[in-house]
Amino acid sequence: MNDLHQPVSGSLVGPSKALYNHDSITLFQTIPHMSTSPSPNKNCLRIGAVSYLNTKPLVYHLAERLPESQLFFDYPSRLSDALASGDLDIALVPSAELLVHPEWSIVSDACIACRGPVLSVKLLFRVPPAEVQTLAMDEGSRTSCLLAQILLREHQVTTPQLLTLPLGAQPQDVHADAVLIIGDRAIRCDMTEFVEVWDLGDHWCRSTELPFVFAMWVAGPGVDISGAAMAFEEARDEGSRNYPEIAQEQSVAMKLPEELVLEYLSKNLHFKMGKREKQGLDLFFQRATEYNLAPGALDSTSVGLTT
Ligand SMILES: C=C(O[C@@H]1C=C(C(=O)O)C=C[C@H]1O)C(=O)O
Repeated sequence: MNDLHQPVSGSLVGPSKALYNHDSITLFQTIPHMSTSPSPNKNCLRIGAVSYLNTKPLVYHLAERLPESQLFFDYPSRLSDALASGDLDIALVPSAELLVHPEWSIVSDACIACRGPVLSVKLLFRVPPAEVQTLAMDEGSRTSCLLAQILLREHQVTTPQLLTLPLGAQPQDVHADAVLIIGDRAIRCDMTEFVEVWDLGDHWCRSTELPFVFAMWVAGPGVDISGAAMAFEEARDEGSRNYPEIAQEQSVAMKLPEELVLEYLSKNLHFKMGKREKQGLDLFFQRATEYNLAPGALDSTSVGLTT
């Protein structure tokens, strides 16, 4: 979190501008580093959200519901690091990070999940899956990195050498047998060169018959979350009632077909953590632990998922 950007009051650059144009919240392009930019108000919650299309319904008018907050947008892995370092109070973090940070608590049932093909998490193969020896993984991801390794393991791939697909790079830029790519650039990526493509949401849901949870709102230790949980749920519910408006706006901003954006938000993605989602998350943690890909043995009870 070294690159400090000055606050952009009441507006955001690029695609998100119209949805977040609200005076009651201070919006940053990226997360400030606490040592150089302390929060101006100690009671002000610093909230980090994912900067992809998948998060638009979750932050729909969130600013109006949390007027004393600052909202930052960044890549999932960077949000997790910022929550860990105390630069954020609450963030929409990759679910896999709960395995590393048992001190964090889930603050809402609003999440990013899927019950089938997700469209924006792709594993691209230059060789047949069983022959993969090198895997380049999206630098913005944590959950899908773990998921890709789990699914490869289940296809008899033994411990590929792990490489990084940098945030600014395209799959074509890296020399690896397989490339994991997530988020907006996965929706648009050119797949012509690859011999096989897996939609990881589809793979997980087919093989387990359970949904998959990619990310959720999580608070750091000691953060007073009173009021925030309800705000996240209300924002999600209102966002879910307004997919057509969000799709119209984002299709223009992102230069993507409106039907594709609408289908992505309303069909591919699910934004509520129900019983089945919790079971899916529990199984994900179990598999990661069983395959020695996770640092500790956690289950959904120990991360506060069981209702
Ligand atoms: C479905 C997605 O969900 C995401 C995937 C994440 C990950 O792999 O760590 C984290 C947050 C979400 O943005 C996506 O980004 O395409």
